[in-house]
Amino acid sequence: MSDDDVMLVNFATDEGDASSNARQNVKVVGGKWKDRRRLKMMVDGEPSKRKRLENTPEIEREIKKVKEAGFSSQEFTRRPVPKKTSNDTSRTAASTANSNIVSSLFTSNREMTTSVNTNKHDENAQINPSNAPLLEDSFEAIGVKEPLVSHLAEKMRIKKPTNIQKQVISQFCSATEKDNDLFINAQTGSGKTLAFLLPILSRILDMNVRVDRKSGCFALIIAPTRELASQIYSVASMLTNSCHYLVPCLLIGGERKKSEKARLRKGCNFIIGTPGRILDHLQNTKVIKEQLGHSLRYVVLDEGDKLMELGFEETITEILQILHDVPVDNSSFHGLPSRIVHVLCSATLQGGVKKLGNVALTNYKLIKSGKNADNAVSEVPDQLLQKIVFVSPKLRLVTLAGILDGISKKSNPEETSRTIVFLTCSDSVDFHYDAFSSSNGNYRALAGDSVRQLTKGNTILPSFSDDEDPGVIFYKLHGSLPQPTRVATLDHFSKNNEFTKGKHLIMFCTDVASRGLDLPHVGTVVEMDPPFSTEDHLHRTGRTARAGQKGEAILFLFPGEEEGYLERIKPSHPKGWKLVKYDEEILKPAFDSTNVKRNDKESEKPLEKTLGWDTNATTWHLNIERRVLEDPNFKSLAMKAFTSHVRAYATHISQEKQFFNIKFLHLGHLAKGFALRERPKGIAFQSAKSKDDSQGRAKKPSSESGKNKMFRMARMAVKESVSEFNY
Ligand SMILES: Nc1ncnc2c1ncn2[C@@H]1O[C@H](COP(=O)(O)OP(=O)(O)OP(=O)(O)O)[C@@H](O)[C@H]1O
Repeated sequence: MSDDDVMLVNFATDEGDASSNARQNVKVVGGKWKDRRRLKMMVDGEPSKRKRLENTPEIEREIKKVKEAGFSSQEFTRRPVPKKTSNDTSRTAASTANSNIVSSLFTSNREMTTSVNTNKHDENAQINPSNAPLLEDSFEAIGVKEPLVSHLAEKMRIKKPTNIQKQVISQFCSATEKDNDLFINAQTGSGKTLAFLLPILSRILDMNVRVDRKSGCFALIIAPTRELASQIYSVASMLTNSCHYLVPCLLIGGERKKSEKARLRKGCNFIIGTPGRILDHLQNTKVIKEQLGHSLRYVVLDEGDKLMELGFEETITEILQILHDVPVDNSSFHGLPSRIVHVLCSATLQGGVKKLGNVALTNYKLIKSGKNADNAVSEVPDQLLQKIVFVSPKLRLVTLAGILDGISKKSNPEETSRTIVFLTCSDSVDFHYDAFSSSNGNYRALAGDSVRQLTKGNTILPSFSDDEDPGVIFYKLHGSLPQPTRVATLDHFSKNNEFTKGKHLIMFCTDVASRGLDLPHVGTVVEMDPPFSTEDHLHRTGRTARAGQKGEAILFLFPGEEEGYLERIKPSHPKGWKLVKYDEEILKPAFDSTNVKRNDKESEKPLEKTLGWDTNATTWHLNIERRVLEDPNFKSLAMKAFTSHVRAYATHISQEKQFFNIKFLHLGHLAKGFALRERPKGIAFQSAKSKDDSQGRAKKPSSESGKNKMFRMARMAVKESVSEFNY
């Protein structure tokens, strides 16, 4: 085993006297046999023949804390100082200086280097929301027709246009001889959906021709995810409730094609869908071409940059080719444009969008809103409070627990609080969802087991008490879930009703929920894993602080190279950010006031005094680690989550490899962040091995080089992340 083998003391706690039993149950894994033997002797209390390694005062303090928490076997180990290799950048002076305690939560972590906040958020500044409705304007004044105006006000409680709506609708509503293509570039949550739907509907209603679903499809709207397409479809359905003779239709993957064909045959005036399914129908459902032939006048590409980034470019080009092959029939619908008008929507104006502009837009008009001081669109709403937490890999899980605990303490019986936790892959979503929702089994599965309400006796978060329902519901959402489960989960999370009122709804999800999704009043977005690109970061944080509402976003970054990412996102945060100390501002408030109960037999012994927050945090983490040791299903979730996380980490875009690079990661510490104690290599091998075992195939040791293996893992992760947006 190589030098970076982490030698661990896996202790199983048992009845009776913890110390002697713990000693008997101590199992030393990893490392070199000599070290294992020496450590075993140490733990068994036999004096080593060799010169005993002296414990530094810090180690003595750590040992005392772990003993205080009732763990008599030593929580951490010592190992020989790793041979310094030339390119060994993953260890800092701290880890070598502390004679290498490697499995304790609070030691051997890399120190953060950012002490000065170069982009400090001014907490006293009076900030007006930059994506709020404009009080001095009205939809009527900018050209929206009845019955839409009263429908917006009475049924959707939308009375005043936002900036981008004012600009687009006034430009788009009036029939002009030259209907330009349009590129709508505005902040997240600024109302881009209505900005393109309202003028199209107004132009249709304004025609002096009576239309109905048989009149044909006037607008084709394409979105990168099923959830976003479904959301646009529901907004279009709400709007057409004011004019029932107009009908929208939804074409997305995961739904039955047969029922979609039937709906198309009946006729619809708006087709909303995902690229793959739309192209499939264009190529195989004859009726859709007839539908589009003489009536199509608008093609809208929502979240245009994502459509380019996920390799949809080819599909989009094929769709446009088919549409452009059908000549526009100008003999009817004179009130509509005489050509197909292309509209591109995005909060981020990046290369991908420009590329799409070349593919889809010709001499387009760019309409921006939310300009900041130097007239650039600040993609992030001004009222969004961005927080940054530098937290070591080992401390990820317990720090997230501290954040969620802080949120769950803010109880307002009249309000429903919503939090979204973004992770990079579906396996990691499954693991974190299970780690937080199914502790000691006290939960009630609500929708296809991707929604779990915690019940009395669930004490996963330190502020929970044994004698009342925690008032928290956990959700998970990712592209690998069956479509009905995805729909049911999102529906449950979005609903404001008696059941969710006064509760804290916390959703673990992948980037499938980062784009365009308009979920009501999300108060906090936590980016536990860094985004794959700056645009993704902006869209993730854009799930909160929408339409003038307040909101906060918390970004986890590892100390070290990842700190450099701040310079990269600084231009997107002209209002600055707040650096949050994970220990003093997150863990201490969460773990200081009550002792964390252990989830093993030991817990029957009440502790006399309140232990320190770091000891309680250690106990909390050991509880999760013990579940991994004792529950094979949970261990499998943790192992798959870790392996997929490492694969996904390897796929950061090349411009960001200087911050997010696998060679800077301490994989042993990262494994601890997934409550795993076995060394990462072992895990990767083991998960592959267990997979082969399950398929009865003996896996030949691969001669694949480390570099090729990493590239292979990265390719797998990219494939998986694209499948997230399976369309
Ligand atoms: N004029 C308005 N007044 C009040 N609320 C509005 C208005 N326009 C839109 N909204 C609401 O604002 C929220 C965000 O709208 P929408 O999803 O269209 O934003 P967006 O710009 O598309 O965001 P993203 O960039 O994330 O896709 C929705 O809940 C919508 O109902």
